[in-house]
Amino acid sequence: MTASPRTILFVTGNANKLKEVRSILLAASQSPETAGTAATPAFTVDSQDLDVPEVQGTTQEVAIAKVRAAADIVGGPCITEDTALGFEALGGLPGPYIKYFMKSVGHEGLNNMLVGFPSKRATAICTFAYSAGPGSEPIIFEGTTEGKVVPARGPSNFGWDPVFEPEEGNGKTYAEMELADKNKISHRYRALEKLRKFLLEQDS
Ligand SMILES: O=P(O)(O)OP(=O)(O)OP(=O)(O)OC[C@H]1O[C@@H](n2cnc3c(O)ncnc32)[C@H](O)[C@@H]1O
Ligand SMILES: [Mg+2]
Repeated sequence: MTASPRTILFVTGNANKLKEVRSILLAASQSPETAGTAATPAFTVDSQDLDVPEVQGTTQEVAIAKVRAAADIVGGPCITEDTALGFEALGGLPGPYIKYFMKSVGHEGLNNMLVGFPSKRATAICTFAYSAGPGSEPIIFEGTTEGKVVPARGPSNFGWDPVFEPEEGNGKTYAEMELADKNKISHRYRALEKLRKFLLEQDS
């Protein structure tokens, strides 16, 4: 017996995030460990692009405020996701503000910010937030991947992928990796695994 598949509403304006989330969930539902078992029904993801305010604060504060605002607008359960990139040399900044740094200074500027610092180490952080609906307490699922900032290599399809070389990437940047390989070690994969298990437990 398989539990009925469930659809989650992912409030995001980022098509690349959605693509990775769908592909990670598909891979999970096909893994020999989990496929076809009652505990792991495939669930699907719908998305909606809403203009929700993004407050300043820690990655967790930003994530909680965003999912609360999204749940208020959709009037029901939903998830949101925030991605941060923190530089060790800068005490974790730009962190949740990476989007604005990327827009303002680009790949080269991100590298230049670290000139003169011995450490180029960076942590990619993905924070999924789940809300059961308006007024309910958000739950946070975090995943991190360690790496370093390098001069851009690989296609510029997705954010800062070309300048982030994960420790487990065999010397490749995220952008140089096949999507399936990125999705095995990425910050997003690690956070989504936690969210996936939480949702499956709720279903059982
Ligand atoms: O609607 P939302 O989900 O908020 O989408 P967004 O694009 O605004 O995303 P964030 O607020 O989380 O900002 C994160 C920034 O980091 C980028 N980004 C997110 N995930 C990434 C990944 O896996 N690799 C490279 N860049 C990424 C993304 O393009 C943004 O510039
Ligand atoms: Mg955003």
